[in-house]
Amino acid sequence: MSTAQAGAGAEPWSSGELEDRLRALAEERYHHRHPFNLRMHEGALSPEELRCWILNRFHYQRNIPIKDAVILAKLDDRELRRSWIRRIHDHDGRPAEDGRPGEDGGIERWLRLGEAAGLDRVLLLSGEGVLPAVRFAVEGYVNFCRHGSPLEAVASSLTELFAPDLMVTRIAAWERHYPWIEPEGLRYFQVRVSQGRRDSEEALGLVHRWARTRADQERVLAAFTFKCDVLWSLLDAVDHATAVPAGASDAR
Ligand SMILES: O=C(O)c1cc(C(=O)O)c2c(n1)C(=O)C(=O)c1cc(C(=O)O)[nH]c1-2
Repeated sequence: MSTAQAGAGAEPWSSGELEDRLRALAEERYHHRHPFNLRMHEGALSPEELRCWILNRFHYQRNIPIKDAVILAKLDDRELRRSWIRRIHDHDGRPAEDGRPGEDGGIERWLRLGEAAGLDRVLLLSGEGVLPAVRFAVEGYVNFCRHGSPLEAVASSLTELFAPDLMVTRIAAWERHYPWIEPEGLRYFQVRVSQGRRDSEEALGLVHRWARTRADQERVLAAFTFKCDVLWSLLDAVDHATAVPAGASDAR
């Protein structure tokens, strides 16, 4: 029996209870606890490991606006589409229009992050070096949103409730431990902290509005768990690819 079926017929949780459950799941499964992130924060990563993470995370970043376009196409409400479309502009940037200058988006800022760490943008854009498991994880996320209900697709973005605090930790750790990365590279995270707070609050509001039954709420938790697994798998792949084979001297 699926978790959604298990919840059928039961009383819905209050908003507060649902949020407590999301928080408890995040405590257990969000990628802030992944060993690779823990090593990143301790300053234990080599330049090669950090570059591998930046390159593979770029594959995630460039697929986020595609995923948001898939969600946009599912929203049958004009007001909602007007709001959700902002996410695509935040990542892709805005073109110059009617005398207003254009704006760079998150994808451009991530390319600059790569450059600040010594990675050529041509390499990042080529997709070369993206690990197979990272491709599967990212494709899994986009397809989850493509085939799921609007509620499930929006709920899977709720991991962003926990991303801003993680980014604040990341910024401090990089300034302290990885001074070889030019500070301009941190701009992606600095901008994303407030965008992530705003986007996740919007998504949470929609989830509370749409998840009326216990079965819906169980679907929200399942979508959130799935997304935690996407982020965790990405880091597993990077961790595995950069691991020093047992017995080798530490050449990192
Ligand atoms: O660096 C991170 O730890 C992190 C996590 C997440 C997340 O939890 O989903 C996102 C981001 N960053 C991010 O930069 C981003 O643009 C983003 C969009 C989404 C989403 O699901 O729509 N998550 C995230």
